Amino acid sequence: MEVRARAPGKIILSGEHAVVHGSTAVAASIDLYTEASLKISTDSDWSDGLLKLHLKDLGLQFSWPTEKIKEALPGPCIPLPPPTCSLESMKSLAFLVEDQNIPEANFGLAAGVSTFLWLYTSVHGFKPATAIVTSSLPFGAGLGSSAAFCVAVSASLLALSDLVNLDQNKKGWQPFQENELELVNKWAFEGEKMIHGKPSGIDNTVSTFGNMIMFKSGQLTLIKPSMPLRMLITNTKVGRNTKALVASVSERTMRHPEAMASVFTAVDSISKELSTIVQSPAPDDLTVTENEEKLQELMEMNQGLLQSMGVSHTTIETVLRTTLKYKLASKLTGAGGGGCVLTLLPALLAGTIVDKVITELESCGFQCLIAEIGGKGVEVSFSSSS
Ligand SMILES: Nc1ncnc2c1ncn2[C@@H]1O[C@H](COP(=O)(O)OP(=O)(O)OP(=O)(O)O)[C@@H](O)[C@H]1O
Ligand SMILES: C[C@@](O)(CCO)CC(=O)[O-]
Ligand SMILES: [Mg+2]
Repeated sequence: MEVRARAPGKIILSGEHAVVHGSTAVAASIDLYTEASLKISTDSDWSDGLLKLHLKDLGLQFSWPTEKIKEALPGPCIPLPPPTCSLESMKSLAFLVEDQNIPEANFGLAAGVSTFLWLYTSVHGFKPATAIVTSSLPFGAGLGSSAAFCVAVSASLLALSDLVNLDQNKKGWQPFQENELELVNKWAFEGEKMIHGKPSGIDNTVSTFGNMIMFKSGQLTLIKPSMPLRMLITNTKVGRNTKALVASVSERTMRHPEAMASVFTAVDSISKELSTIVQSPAPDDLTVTENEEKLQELMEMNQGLLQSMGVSHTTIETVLRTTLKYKLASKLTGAGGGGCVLTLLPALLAGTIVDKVITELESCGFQCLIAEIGGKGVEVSFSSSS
């Protein structure tokens, strides 16, 4: 039996970083996915005794003799809740990954590869298997590539375990049940911890459950927008690392606890107001426009606070200035420091203006896309393998 699991990326409409410190944040899934397919060997005669990971878009293949992994790691941990990877196991994983000679240009991948090994062995022990991962999300750009990877991998592992009850004969994509989604989310969170250091859990939660959510201290509330929300996403293509940016905000918080507490409180208010506006009735164009103007102002305020946390970047400022020329408000999304910027595109904005903004942004070397937001969360699809 072979399973495929796909998990969406996300945008954060408000509250990144502050959410790590207990503030409310609002996020939505986007229609860009990471897909993990998994085939576990059941026939020991046929098996080559290897655990293989193929990162197809990058053209990278890794493999480990399962006997070697067995010597290094503790193995299956099916009991709930999922275990956190110990420091000792982290070190063993680093050795197993180092052996694979990841090209220097893809060095950040080591964290993702370690995470795969940890999640796989925690659920399935030392059985030989092949996993193939593909993604349409840019890596390390603020669109939740790490969370989508952790959710897709966790979902594929759990789908082939006794812990969930899916219909393996059903054709096409199928969702998990609510309690199973919670389990996928918990495993994915353990993975995110290995990549992010101290994640809030918002990225894996929105990738697992999809839709638009309000998130605070590990708790999610579903949001049902009552107005159209169109966002232009601009990728500055400046690479950055969420773990380092989250750590830098924590260091600033230690240096200026009171000032930063005020910043986080202000972000909390912005996220709450944003979620109220998005859900308030908008029966006509005039109300939609009024609500959009309020959202634009809140985005600008949130961006100002993100600047004060130290996570903006000159390229982000260029996007802000460029979109402002067209009276459009923008803010960074995700961890910042480069990566992606969101620009609200009002419902009545002429297509010609959108085209002009995109042309101008792309002439700066940025990449633009308009994603569908608030779609489905993680899903799986079974096929009988030959
Ligand atoms: N498809 C993938 N295969 C393997 N590793 C991946 C994959 N996608 C993401 N990763 C891991 O996640 C890391 C990027 O995660 P990071 O949290 O820094 O950025 P992001 O998740 O794209 O942005 P943000 O956290 O701001 O939303 C990569 O360096 C890699 O270790
Ligand atoms: C920067 C951050 O707030 C969002 C990254 O998408 C980190 C997190 O919440 O885990
Ligand atoms: Mg991430």
